[in-house]
Formats: sequence, C-alpha cells, structure tokens
Amino acid sequence: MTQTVTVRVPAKVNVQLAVGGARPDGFHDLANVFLAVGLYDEVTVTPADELRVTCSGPDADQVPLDRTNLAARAALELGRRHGIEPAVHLHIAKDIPVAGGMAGGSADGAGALFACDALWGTGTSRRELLDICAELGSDVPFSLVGGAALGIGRGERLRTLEVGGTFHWVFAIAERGLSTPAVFREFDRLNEGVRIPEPAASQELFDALAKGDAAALAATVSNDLQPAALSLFPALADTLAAGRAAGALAALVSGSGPTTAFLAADAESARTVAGALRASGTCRTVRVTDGPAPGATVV
Ligand SMILES: C[C@@](CO)(OP(=O)(O)O)[C@H](O)COP(=O)(O)OP(=O)(O)OC[C@H]1O[C@@H](n2ccc(N)nc2=O)[C@H](O)[C@@H]1O
Ligand SMILES: Nc1ncnc2c1ncn2[C@@H]1O[C@H](COP(=O)(O)OP(=O)(O)O)[C@@H](O)[C@H]1O
Repeated sequence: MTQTVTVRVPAKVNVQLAVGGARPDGFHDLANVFLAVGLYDEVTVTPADELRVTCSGPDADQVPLDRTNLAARAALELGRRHGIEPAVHLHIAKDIPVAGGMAGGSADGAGALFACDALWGTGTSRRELLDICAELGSDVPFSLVGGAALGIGRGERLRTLEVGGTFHWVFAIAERGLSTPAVFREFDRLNEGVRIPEPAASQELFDALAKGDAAALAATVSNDLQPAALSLFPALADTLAAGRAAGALAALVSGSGPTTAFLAADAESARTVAGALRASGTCRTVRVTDGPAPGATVV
C-alpha cells in the first residue's frame, strides 16, 4: 500500500469576476473566469494515529490547524463517505498567500481530497470529487481542475475554457489579508439600492484566452469586487498605480484581494513590473509567474 502521497495544487487569479445581487442563502451568483497560475501549495498525506494538520512556509502561522482547515475538512468528508476513519497526517507546504484572494485554502482542500483518495484507494469518480469540492467551498472545484474555467452559480459549476498561450503575471502580496465574506458584505453595502444585473461572462475575454492574446485579455479583464476591496484597503490603489506605471498591460485585484495582479506582455516585461513594484514599497512581496497551470497533480 502507498504510504505517502503528495499533491501539488495551483493558485488562481480571476480574469473576470462578475457579481450578482445577494441570494437568499447569502451567496452571490457569479460569472467567475478562473485562470490557474504557477504558485503552488503541496499537500502530503501520511497514515497516522489520528487526524493531524501541520503547515510550513512563510505564512504558516496564519493557517488554522484544527478541523476548520479545508484540508482536514476534505479528509473528514471523503472518510465519512467511504466509512474510513481519517487517521492521517496532512502536511501543507504553503506557498500561496493566506487570505490573499488566490484560493490557497481551496487548493489545500482539493489537494487533501485528491491525496486521500489516492492513499486510501477509494477510486472516487471525478464527478463525486467535484461534488465534495463544491461542498467544501465555491473555489475548491476549480482548484482541482486548474487550467482556465468559467464558474457559474456561486462559482462552483465549471465549464473548461480553451487557452491558446502562456500569460505572464506579476502578483503583489499585501501586508495583511482580507476576509472574503467581509469583501462580499462591502460589495452589498456599496451597491445598496442599486439594481445589479445578472452576472454575464464576456465572449471577448473567452476569445482573448483562446488566442493567447495578452493585450486583448488586458482589455477585457474585470473584477466587480475590486471597489469593495479598495474600500476596505485603500492603499491597494497605490500598488495598482505602481504596476501600471511600470508597463503592466492590466492591473487588478485578484478575487476578493488584497493580492493585486498585473498582466505583462511577456516574461521580460513581467520582470520589469516586478522590479518596480518591489522598489515602490507598496507591498510585502512580489511574485512572477505564468498561467495556465495544471490542476491538482500527484508529485
Ligand atoms: C471571491 C472568490 C472569487 O474566486 O475567491 P477569493 O477571493 O476568496 O479567493 C470566491 O468567490 C470565494 O470563494 P470561496 O473562498 O471558496 O468562498 P466560500 O468558502 O464558498 O464562501 C465564503 C463566503 O464568501 C461569500 N461568498 C462566496 C462565494 C459567492 N459566490 N458568494 C459569496 O457571497 C459568502 O459570504 C460565503 O459565506
Ligand atoms: N488550508 C488553509 N490554508 C489557508 N487558509 C485556510 C485553510 N483552511 C482554512 N483557512 C481559512 O480560510 C481563510 C481564507 O484563506 P485563503 O483560502 O488563503 O484565502 P482566499 O479565500 O482569500 O483565497 C484563512 O484566513 C483561514 O482562516
């Protein structure tokens, strides 16, 4: 029997995030276009006496190690469905910023699910894995599949999108995190009394992804949560301005933030934008990477 399984799972940036009004269940309908990018968490699962979570990496102290951790929740749910006691040690090697709008917790949930399924030999179908992911959180199904996809409903119902090239990105990691529910609440507050249209995905954006055309993608990216994130974290405007001034084709908040994302024309331009962001002193760390990246993969 396999004694240890490690799964690598990517971060995401939302190249379009169209947000509808609040639903009766408290969620918002979305047209959420995800692109997986090359920052990864690794989840390693090993048999143990009881369920235990550990985490390493620069942000490890911000990650809960109890049963609220999405990796633990994934193991508990898969075990429950198969009548297996989830006696495993889950170790998260964390490289995705915590509470950064890049779906790091979701990545760990998808990674733990995939890893436990391999360790226990439960042979769960793709359909059931995606159902469990959707129970764990709106972003978790995308973490499993990676690449690029449109998420509708609360973002959990996915349609894979074609991507015709590599997109070069720079991410500016902020000094502190932002809570996703707080950003949605601020979105509701800012839109009080406003009739919010049904969220709709952009065909121009799909075409830009399919062509691998960075300039065309830059012309169509959008994030309806950006005003709410900026309202809660006004200093992000300075980071966005610094990246734009350095030649980024597009500058936007990633999901609910506070990570800011900069689309560059090519790898060299990405390095220039990264250097300018570092020099600007408007963020904690700068990362250069590209997308699309593959979904959860056993390493
Ligand atoms: C905003 C997005 C964009 O991709 O990502 P992040 O910025 O958090 O990475 C997602 O919609 C976040 O998805 P995820 O982080 O999985 O959220 P969930 O655990 O499902 O929900 C947490 C809370 O966010 C709000 N929420 C989330 C999704 C959604 N469609 N509508 C919402 O209103 C609700 O208040 C919910 O209770
Ligand atoms: N494995 C995990 N890694 C990070 N955060 C987690 C994890 N499990 C639960 N959380 C909780 O989820 C919150 C959101 O974290 P994260 O998924 O990193 O951000 P975001 O939702 O902005 O993409 C964290 O503040 C933390 O309390």
